[in-house]
Amino acid sequence: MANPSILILAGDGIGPEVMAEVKKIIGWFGTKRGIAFDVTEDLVGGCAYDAHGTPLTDATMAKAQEVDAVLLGAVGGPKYDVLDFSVKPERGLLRLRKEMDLFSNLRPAQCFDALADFSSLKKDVVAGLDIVIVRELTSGVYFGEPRGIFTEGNERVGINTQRYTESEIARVARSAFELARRRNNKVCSMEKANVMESGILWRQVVQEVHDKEYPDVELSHMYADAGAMQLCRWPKQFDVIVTDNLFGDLLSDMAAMLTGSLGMLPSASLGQPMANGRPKALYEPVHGSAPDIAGQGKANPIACVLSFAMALRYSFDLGDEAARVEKAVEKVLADGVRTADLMGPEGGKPVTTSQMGDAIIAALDASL
Ligand SMILES: NC(=O)c1ccc[n+]([C@@H]2O[C@H](COP(=O)([O-])OP(=O)(O)OC[C@H]3O[C@@H](n4cnc5c(N)ncnc54)[C@H](O)[C@@H]3O)[C@@H](O)[C@H]2O)c1
Ligand SMILES: CC(C)[C@H](C(=O)O)[C@@H](O)C(=O)O
Ligand SMILES: [Mg+2]
Repeated sequence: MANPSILILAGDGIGPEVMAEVKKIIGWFGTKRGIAFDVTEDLVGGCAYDAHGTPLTDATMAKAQEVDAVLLGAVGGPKYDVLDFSVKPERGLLRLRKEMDLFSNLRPAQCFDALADFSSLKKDVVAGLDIVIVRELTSGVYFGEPRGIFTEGNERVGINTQRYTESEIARVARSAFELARRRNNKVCSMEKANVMESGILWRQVVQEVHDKEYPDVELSHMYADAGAMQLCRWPKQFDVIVTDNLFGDLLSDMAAMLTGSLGMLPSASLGQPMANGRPKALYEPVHGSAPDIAGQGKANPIACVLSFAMALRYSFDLGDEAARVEKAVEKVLADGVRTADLMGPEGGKPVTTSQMGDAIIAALDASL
């Protein structure tokens, strides 16, 4: 039987730097666990634009549709800010999400014990934190029409449209309820039903799906602004949060800081089941290309490594191996290994991206 297939799209900025550490771990699984993957690599984002004049070629898109999982680093950077919106690096990522129909984006925010002191919140607020934001990823204001910059009278107007259909809301709600059943049976849905019709529909549909199909799950609703406040005030009141594309983007960066750093938050973007029964999937850290630290060996690879752990769990049915990677990360943090983002100014000498990857490999070795 063929090995499971992975397409690596490392992208721009720190993307290739953090992905290099994941490649080491993929290699480790081949040599130490006898679990081999067929890995191919390609371009996305600014590097694809530089090579091909587009942030994602049709050929790369086709490959992404065929593999068992896509691993993505990050896209974008100031060099590309001047580009027309149609070819910006971020459009390559949005095309992947849309055409692979990856409607359910799981963004777990887990505070490792060793980092509870480091979080920007008080220790008792974050210690033991383990929540998941389920972000709708293929619709909403990111994709609604009309969009664009138009001229009205003698001035320009920028337009984006928040649009959700009932079925788009229902399917992401189902994925949140299913996840909740595997966790603590609790979902909080966040929107702005007080000021947006799309928010009113969101609340109604989430409630209907709940009442008809998941009455056993505890469901609450919150306005997203109040939700942001509650996420900082007492995040442990939540378990699964389901929300739309834009609110999910904002809330997940915020949740990252509860765990200590944006460099800690992984994600899995999941779609419909493929022929093998596993969901179509793309895995990527929540952070971006971090132009301010790119090329300096400072990036924290843990978000990317934990995204690969999510791939092991959701795409390859290797939950025990995923837990092995997560425990290895836990161990290196407990041992005090820190990249610069996990240290204050007085913190001592941080390790480099590559040293953090090596420490994780050593912890994996120790787990055998
Ligand atoms: N999924 C993606 O590819 C993705 C996600 C977010 C932003 N972006 C793009 O990235 C570019 C830069 O955006 P930004 O600066 O607003 O967000 P960013 O996430 O790249 O960086 C925000 C801050 O967090 C730090 N940071 C991020 N990841 C880190 C890591 N792994 N280790 C240590 N520090 C880390 C950065 O140094 C920076 O100070 C933009 O072009 C943006 O569109 C891409
Ligand atoms: C790069 C950008 C398209 C992306 C988003 O806004 O979805 C990023 O911020 C993210 O969180 O994945
Ligand atoms: Mg974001």
